[in-house]
Amino acid sequence: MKLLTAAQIREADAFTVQEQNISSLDLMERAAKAFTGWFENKFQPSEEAFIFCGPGNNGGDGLAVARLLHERKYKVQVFIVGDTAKASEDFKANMERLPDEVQPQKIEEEKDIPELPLIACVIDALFGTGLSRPLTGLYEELVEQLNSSGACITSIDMPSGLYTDSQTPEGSTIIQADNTVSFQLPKQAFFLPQHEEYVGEWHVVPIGLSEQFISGVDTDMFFTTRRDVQHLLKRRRKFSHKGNYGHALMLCGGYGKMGAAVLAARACLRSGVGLLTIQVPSAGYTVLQTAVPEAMTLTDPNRKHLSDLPEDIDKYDVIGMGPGIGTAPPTKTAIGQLLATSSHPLVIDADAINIIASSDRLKEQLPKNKVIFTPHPKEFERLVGKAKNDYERLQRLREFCQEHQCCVTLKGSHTAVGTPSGKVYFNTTGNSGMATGGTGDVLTGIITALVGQQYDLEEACILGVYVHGLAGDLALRTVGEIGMTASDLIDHLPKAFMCLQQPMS
Ligand SMILES: NC(=O)C1=CN([C@@H]2O[C@H](COP(=O)(O)OP(=O)(O)OC[C@H]3O[C@@H](n4cnc5c(N)ncnc54)[C@H](OP(=O)(O)O)[C@@H]3O)[C@@H](O)[C@H]2O)[C@@H](O)CC1
Ligand SMILES: Nc1ncnc2c1ncn2[C@@H]1O[C@H](COP(=O)(O)OP(=O)(O)O)[C@@H](O)[C@H]1O
Ligand SMILES: [K+]
Repeated sequence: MKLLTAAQIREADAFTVQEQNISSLDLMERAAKAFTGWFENKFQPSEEAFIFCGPGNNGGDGLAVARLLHERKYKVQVFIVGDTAKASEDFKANMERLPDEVQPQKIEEEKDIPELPLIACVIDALFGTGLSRPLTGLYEELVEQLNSSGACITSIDMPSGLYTDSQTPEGSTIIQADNTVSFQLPKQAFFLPQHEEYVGEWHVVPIGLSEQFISGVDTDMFFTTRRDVQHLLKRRRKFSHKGNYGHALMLCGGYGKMGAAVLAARACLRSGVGLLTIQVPSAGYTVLQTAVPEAMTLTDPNRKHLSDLPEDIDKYDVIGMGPGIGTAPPTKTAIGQLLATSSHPLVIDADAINIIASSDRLKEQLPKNKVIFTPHPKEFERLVGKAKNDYERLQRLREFCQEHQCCVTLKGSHTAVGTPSGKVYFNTTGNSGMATGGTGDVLTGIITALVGQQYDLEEACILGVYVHGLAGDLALRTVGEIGMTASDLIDHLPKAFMCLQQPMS
């Protein structure tokens, strides 16, 4: 699904109004109804709502929500900040529509800011996608007071003060919402870790924006939904055999880190690969043969670390490498040799990334349209340098993928998949139970298996990252967040693939 910029959202609103022959006030009413529906599911009428409205259409939403909540027997108090003489037409119309029982109070100076009860329910309708500069003056003061009030804050469309699709200037004051209820589509800002404390949990409510507009609009930012990945899944043919699903080679493991090889290998086998050969330092032979009997095990001449490549390397369909391998000089040499000679698709993780990051020569040798990198943010920083903020990091992601014609899964809560054409796909599955050692090794195994089965690099990343997070979400139901381990993800992979095979209701 596409992510739109603030400007594109404005165009989508205007297009929808034309296409559906409705007024912008009707669209605002839809938005307010959608928000109210979400709110009713979350909060009881016994909880008094304090609604803070700015001068634009976001404030207009707030006024309409106040009326709808009042009709549904919620107690509401409405506060208006800003010059209402200059307010939008739809804001004014919604002021008119307010019932007599709901009389808004104006906040014109600091002393007008109300003192909230200890447990208050705040609706933030100050600014949405129309924010054009950082908050100052009374707005800033109000937001600071709301943030420190301990109230449960729900933002309409955007946390006020946060830019929708670009870096908010440093030091700006921004609402720290517990929940953000966004219209039709999530906003780009929601996917960036630096915004966690402002956005809180985000939710999307439909408001019937034009499908035609959204499908035609040009964007290079996407978020992945089940609908997007489900159709990617390849069917297994009745008369197929193991030779049809790829033979993967994995170069993983090291002394004290043989578990990384076990996890990657088991995840690879649970992701549909036909055959798996894994090469480990010789100390790992018994471990691998015992823990992963389905895999064929080759041993490196070195006992403790990778130092050599298998002789018949050409026979494999994909090579996954990195988990647990360390950065010893012979390992660096072996990785260099692989990059220089291999014509395989390569899935490069962990220390294999660190090795390449440390050498400009190796970076130059990267074969085009053959490589997937799966870094966590620190590994990514080693590869491309330090970024000032998340937007700069995303820009580096796109540039790196374009320059090297490769894919990168920049891992995190919403893993961002960068592609050779400069597109970015944010993942939407997964949970913080996955923030535990070894889960990245599992992802390497999954993506290696998918590339082995002839998914193209971009598809393998998008699908692999999605199914990895889905396995985490399924594990959450049985083991919870705290007790979750990387092995739990592997155990839930079959169920995750089965979920994707089921038609959507
Ligand atoms: N369009 C539609 O049909 C629909 C829109 N919808 C809703 O509208 C929201 C977008 O509304 P919007 O475009 O009116 O922008 P909004 O976020 O209210 O702020 C703009 C106002 O604030 C002002 N302003 C900006 N920055 C400022 C600052 N730092 N400090 C002070 N003032 C500042 C700016 O005036 P300026 O001073 O810049 O001229 C302007 O007055 C969207 O998020 C959704 O909630 C839904 O109802 C669905 C239908
Ligand atoms: N808070 C989170 N929410 C969702 N996914 C997460 C979260 N934290 C970590 N993950 C996922 O877990 C994996 C961790 O990978 P990585 O840091 O490489 O771990 P390791 O090196 O221990 O295997 C990544 O796929 C990441 O997206
Ligand atoms: K808001």
